[in-house]
Amino acid sequence: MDIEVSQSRVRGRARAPPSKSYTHRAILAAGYSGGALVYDPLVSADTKATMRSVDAFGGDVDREAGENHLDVTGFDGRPDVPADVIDCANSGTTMRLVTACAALADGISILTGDSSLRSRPQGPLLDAIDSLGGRAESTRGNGQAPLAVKGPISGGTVSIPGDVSSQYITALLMAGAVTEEGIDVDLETELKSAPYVDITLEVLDAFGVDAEKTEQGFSVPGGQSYDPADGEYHVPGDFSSMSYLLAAGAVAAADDDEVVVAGAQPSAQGDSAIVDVLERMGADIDWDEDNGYITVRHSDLSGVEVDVGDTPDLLPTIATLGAIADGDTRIVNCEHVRYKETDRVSAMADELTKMGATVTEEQDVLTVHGDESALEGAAVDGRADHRIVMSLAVAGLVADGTTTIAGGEHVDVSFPDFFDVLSDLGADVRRQ
Ligand SMILES: O=C(O)C1=C[C@@H](OP(=O)(O)O)[C@@H](O)[C@H](O)C1
Ligand SMILES: C=C(OP(=O)(O)O)C(=O)O
Repeated sequence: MDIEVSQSRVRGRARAPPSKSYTHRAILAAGYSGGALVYDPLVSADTKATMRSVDAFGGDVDREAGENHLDVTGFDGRPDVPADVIDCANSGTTMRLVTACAALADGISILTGDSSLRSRPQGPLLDAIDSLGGRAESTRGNGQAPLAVKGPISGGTVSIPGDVSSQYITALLMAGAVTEEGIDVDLETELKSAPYVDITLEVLDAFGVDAEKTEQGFSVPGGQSYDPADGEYHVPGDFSSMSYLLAAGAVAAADDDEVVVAGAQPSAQGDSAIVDVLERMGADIDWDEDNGYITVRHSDLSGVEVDVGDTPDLLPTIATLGAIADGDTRIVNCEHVRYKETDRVSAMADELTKMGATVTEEQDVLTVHGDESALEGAAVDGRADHRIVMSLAVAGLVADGTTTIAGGEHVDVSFPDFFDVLSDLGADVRRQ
């Protein structure tokens, strides 16, 4: 589906969708338990892949129409061997978390996904499972899905690089809690995307599972049970999704008006750094942390340097802000952002260039030479990547004329009603 976004002004209130990262973990943690209710879940293409996986392992995820919770029947730490291939669709989180879960089952699980997911790196996690006594293979021998994973593992110590994906560590910690011996994860290289492991530790704690940071990395004792207080878990709002709404307010709020985003309670999400990034760029932004509201008004922005080592998912948003800001925005420490649904460093460089921006791409640095007046509506490609689509839509709000984004339907991965929300804020959005 093509989406046309014309230069427009925005105003009003919007609610952030629930966090994708917390929802994945809560659904799987509920699967590892005897059963739990997950309140305010994100229901999107990616989280549905995790729901299907819990079903495949012998649990059941029930979603009653009109209810704001999922009723998860767990497999109580002992996943069945799935009766069929697990399709993780576009979701890296699902594939990594499910790979480690599959290593607990007494048999072989087969995991696959769409063409994007089948091109993303899984090798370090497969090696980790091998060294824990399981067997994990890429069917094509290239470290990518389809994957065949044979368990059961009983735990142990494993070394893994920290600079490819933090999801490997999340996966091992979540599975490790229900192994006999537990799992110690030693990091071979500096951890990127570290706040995502903090999210994992927060969710594990809420499910009554102990895990900790160690000098070498992380450790989770075995023989534990997942059991959330009162049998339920509540998912907070998603700061990565909020970043598009806040960016839209900063670059396109109507004069003397504002955009207010609700659902912004503080949590372990590294992507709440978007508030600080916008502030440093000169945005008029205020975060009422107690009530979970962020208010932003239109301001002239200036380029800044941003290290996205902890916050890879903010790169597309910051690249768009950089194209609109005055001066250079240097996005550094971004090599791991190339291993996402698409190579987002090069995707943003190419697509913003089509809109008239000037961009310099290096392996680990993206520099956007900002100039709002240079931005013109163009036909751009969302690269079948939800974050590229949403970031280009924000650029479309300020570009002269109309921007046509191919693949608008991919917002379904993390923010299914993104274009309705943007339109309700007053943006001129049309589906073709
Ligand atoms: O664990 C998670 O929920 C995620 C971790 C990050 O991936 P990496 O750890 O692969 O950088 C992030 O980019 C992804 O959107 C969600
Ligand atoms: C990279 C992302 O997710 P995943 O790794 O789960 O595909 C994302 O949501 O930007």
